[in-house]
Amino acid sequence: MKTVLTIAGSDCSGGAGIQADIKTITMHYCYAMSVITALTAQNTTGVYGIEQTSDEFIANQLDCVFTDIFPDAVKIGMVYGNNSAKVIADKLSFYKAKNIVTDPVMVSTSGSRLISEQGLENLKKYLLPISALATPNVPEAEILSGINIKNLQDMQNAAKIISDKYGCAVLCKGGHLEDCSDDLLYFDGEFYTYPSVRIDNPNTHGTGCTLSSAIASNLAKGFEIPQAVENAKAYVTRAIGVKLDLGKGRGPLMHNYILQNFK
Ligand SMILES: Nc1ncnc2c1ncn2[C@@H]1O[C@H](COP(=O)(O)OP(=O)(O)O)[C@@H](O)[C@H]1O
Ligand SMILES: Cc1ncc(COP(=O)(O)O)c(N)n1
Repeated sequence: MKTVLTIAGSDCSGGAGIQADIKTITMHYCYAMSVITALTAQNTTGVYGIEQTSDEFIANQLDCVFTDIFPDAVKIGMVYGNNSAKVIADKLSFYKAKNIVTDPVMVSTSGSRLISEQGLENLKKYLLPISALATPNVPEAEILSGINIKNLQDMQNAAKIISDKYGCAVLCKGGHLEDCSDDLLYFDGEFYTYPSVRIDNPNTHGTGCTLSSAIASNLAKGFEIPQAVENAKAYVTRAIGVKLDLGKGRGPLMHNYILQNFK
């Protein structure tokens, strides 16, 4: 059994964060573990509260996981506290964690900030350099690279800038582009594109969380980054394509789509 750890925030409505990650990892037949960095009170319409986990308690959770069931891959999502990124990076380095995928979560689909300025500085300084792969969406890639992104050429430039700055592979996700949802990977000096038509579905709460956990699950299974991204992209595309419609706002994905005919 391959094991995957998600280090992220809890979404009580089940669409994003820890809950999306555990569903995704489980659907990949991997064993899911979770270190919770913050509790959020949110649903498909917005984020209504955030309670940060103390740095000591994040460290305590990481010790419990790593001293008992060593994860084959680690996904990092929402890191809310000012110094949480440093605490996490120190522990991951100490335990020599492998296959670290960081989704630099900054703002929710519903528009709330999920990281502080100081938290973002620490994410850049401590977490990206120890990651195998970072998975920014277009607005996040603009912030990390300092350039505007309108098309695939801009995504290539941004991915290379981010990779050169932080020393990790970079997948720039295209969910925020206008007419397609192509993703762009820069890995080991080469560009890979993952084309996809834009699915007409407003319910995309948790797409980024799902994609990064699916990549981590594929890395845990032994796939190299380009193939892990291809498999994960196929997973998220199908999960969006089912067009589940839950909640009053931007709804979540359906993970158990292979079971959809079983009512
Ligand atoms: N409407 C859509 N149709 C097809 N793929 C989509 C759509 N929206 C998002 N995706 C895909 O979902 C994944 C997550 O991307 P994105 O939504 O940009 O991330 P985030 O959730 O971090 O903002 C990417 O693979 C992206 O291409
Ligand atoms: C706990 C948590 N983590 C991540 C996201 C981002 O997901 P999305 O961009 O789909 O809102 C979120 N809303 N909540």
